[in-house]
Amino acid sequence: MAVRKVHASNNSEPAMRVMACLNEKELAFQFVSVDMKVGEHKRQPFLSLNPFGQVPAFEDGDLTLFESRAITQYIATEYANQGTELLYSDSKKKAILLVWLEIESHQFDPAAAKLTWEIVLKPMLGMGTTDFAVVEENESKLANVLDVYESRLAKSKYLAGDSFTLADLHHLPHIQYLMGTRSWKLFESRSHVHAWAADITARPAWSKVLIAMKTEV
Ligand SMILES: N[C@@H](CCC(=O)N[C@@H](CS)C(=O)NCC(=O)O)C(=O)O
Repeated sequence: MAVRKVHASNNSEPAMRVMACLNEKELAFQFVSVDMKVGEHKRQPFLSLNPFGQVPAFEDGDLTLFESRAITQYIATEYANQGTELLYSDSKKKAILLVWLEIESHQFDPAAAKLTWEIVLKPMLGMGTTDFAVVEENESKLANVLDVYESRLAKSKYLAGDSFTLADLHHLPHIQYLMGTRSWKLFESRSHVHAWAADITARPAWSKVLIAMKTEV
């Protein structure tokens, strides 16, 4: 049996994305801790897994990958016949799914990642205090993105269609980090976005990630 490994540090949003996907596919894996505080990600042997020195890196037998969204696409394709179906095979449905994967990556993530960093991770990791000018700028950007999501989710249970797919899954880490912060008002004030966020964060595969992250500290 192939040995799957996720090399990452605790609290890494992209690593959480990969682990959520593995759990949805009911695939066992080993979490290999990379201590970013001492710069393990910027030296060998980690650089042989990702020459850009960023976590996560992923191994599945003799295959090594990095970039969380490429990893989830590989997992969802390679293990298409087990666990949750996370992709569509119909070409038109798949095209819509690809659009929403791009939207997450290019519209949602830039603002949500900055908010997660400023409000949660920066103070938590002792890297400084929250810059509220950055928070306000990115809350405004995220509000515009979530207006589009609200219209979409009024017509469609999930972003790409009637079922949960990778397009929804990719949002989980930042939604989780922003829950309960001042930026959560952006989600709460949009009823369809709020219901969708509650639905996808309640998935057992996601709860399993949160439990694992607590024990990997
Ligand atoms: N696009 C990458 C982003 C990976 C990333 O930014 N990882 C952060 C940790 S959450 C990192 O390794 N930062 C260290 C650095 O960029 O030097 C992915 O989705 O995997």
